[in-house]
This record gives sequence, C-alpha cells and structure tokens, in this order.
Amino acid sequence: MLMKREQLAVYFIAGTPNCKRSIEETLQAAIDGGITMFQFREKGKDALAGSAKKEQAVRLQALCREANIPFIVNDDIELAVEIGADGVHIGQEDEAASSVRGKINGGIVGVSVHTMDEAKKAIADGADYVGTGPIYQTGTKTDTGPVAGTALIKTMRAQNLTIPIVGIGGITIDNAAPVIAAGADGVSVISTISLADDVKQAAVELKAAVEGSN
Ligand SMILES: Cc1ncsc1CCOP(=O)(O)O
Ligand SMILES: C=C1C=NC(C)=NC1=N
Ligand SMILES: [Mg+2]
Repeated sequence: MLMKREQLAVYFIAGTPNCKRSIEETLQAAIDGGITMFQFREKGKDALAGSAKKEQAVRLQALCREANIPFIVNDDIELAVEIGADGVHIGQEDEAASSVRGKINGGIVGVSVHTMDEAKKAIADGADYVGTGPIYQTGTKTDTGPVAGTALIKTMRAQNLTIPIVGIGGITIDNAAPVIAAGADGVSVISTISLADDVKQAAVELKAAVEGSN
C-alpha cells in the first residue's frame, strides 16, 4: 500500500492490554473520531498470542479496511504477511527494514529511530516513515529510552531529510502541536485515545490539535 505522509496525522496504536473496553469498540470509536492510521501492537501482560492474536488482528483489519485507513502490525512480520496487513512497524531490535520490505510486497514499513544514524539507516533501507520518541514522559511503554523531546525531529528537518516522521510518547491533545511545529507529519498515541472516557471525542480533539498546527 503506497503511503501518503498525511496518513500519519493521527496514528492510533493499541493492543488489547491498552484498552478499557473491547479493542473493537475502541478502534471503531477512534475511527469515527477521524484517526488516519492504526497499528495493532499486542504487547505486555495478558497480550494475546498465536491464533487468538491472529483472529483479533483479522477483526481489527476489517474495521480499518471498512474505513479505508491503513492497518499496521507492530513487530510481528509473519502475522502481517499471513493476513495481508497494509504494513509493519519495526524497532531497532527487529529485522532490518530492507529485508522486511522484501516480505511484505509493497506494504508500508515503519521504523522506530532514536538517533540520526538510525534515521539515515532507515531511509537507506527504504522505510516509508520513521517513528521517534518518546517525545514526552510516558507510562505506557516501560522500556523506552530517555525522554527525547522534539530535538531529533528538528535536526532531521534541518538536514533536509524529508522522510515522513511521526512523533510518539506521552502525546496528548494539549502537547501535540509542538510535535507538528517541530516538523513531524503526525502524532502517534496509545493512551490519549485508548484510555479516554469518550474515545471518539479524544480522536476528534487530537485531530483538531494536529490540523490546527499545520
Ligand atoms: C510504543 C511507544 N514507543 C515510544 S513511547 C511508546 C508508548 C506510547 O504510548 P502513549 O501514547 O500512551 O504515551
Ligand atoms: C515504537 C514505536 C514508534 N513509533 C511508532 C509509529 N510505533 C511504534 N510502535
Ligand atoms: Mg519491536
């Protein structure tokens, strides 16, 4: 699936452990609120595995297909290929983007980067976008590097690297604008949407914050 940078604008990420209600209800409400891309990131305590994880992925993929937004699988390249996901997101510890590209015939490849070197390697490997952070303090992922702020985003743009960038980590409706102002094409969130009392409204407001700052 060819990716346009605008699709990164409001990039919701979730797995079953991140959701207060059913992940299907949460994703559908987020879609109704205008998210532009979804990543299934099934990690942590009580995360699904095996056939349960695959069946969950297929149900969420159907909701994204209905809404015509990309369905991305985190880490699990085999699952992504098996179900024909629209792409994968990989970290530095996962397989290199160059070899992943060959496996997902035309799918989107996103890579987590924390340094300019990692960013340049991801670009050389043909990544479609990079995710960088944690921009702010986050409690959702416990093994992140130190809070990075928007420095790397700014440096990448200062060096005229034009690859689509999404910021991630502790992003809320109130602090999303600086991430876009720094040069990111969008924001990626878990808890601001997944833990909201009104999931749809949270997505609506996050989208407004991102679009208002463009
Ligand atoms: C997956 C990931 N990578 C860096 S921070 C993070 C967690 C983001 O979760 P939240 O949006 O709730 O801070
Ligand atoms: C760690 C990550 C960084 N960025 C994105 C978009 N997804 C991730 N899972
Ligand atoms: Mg990973």
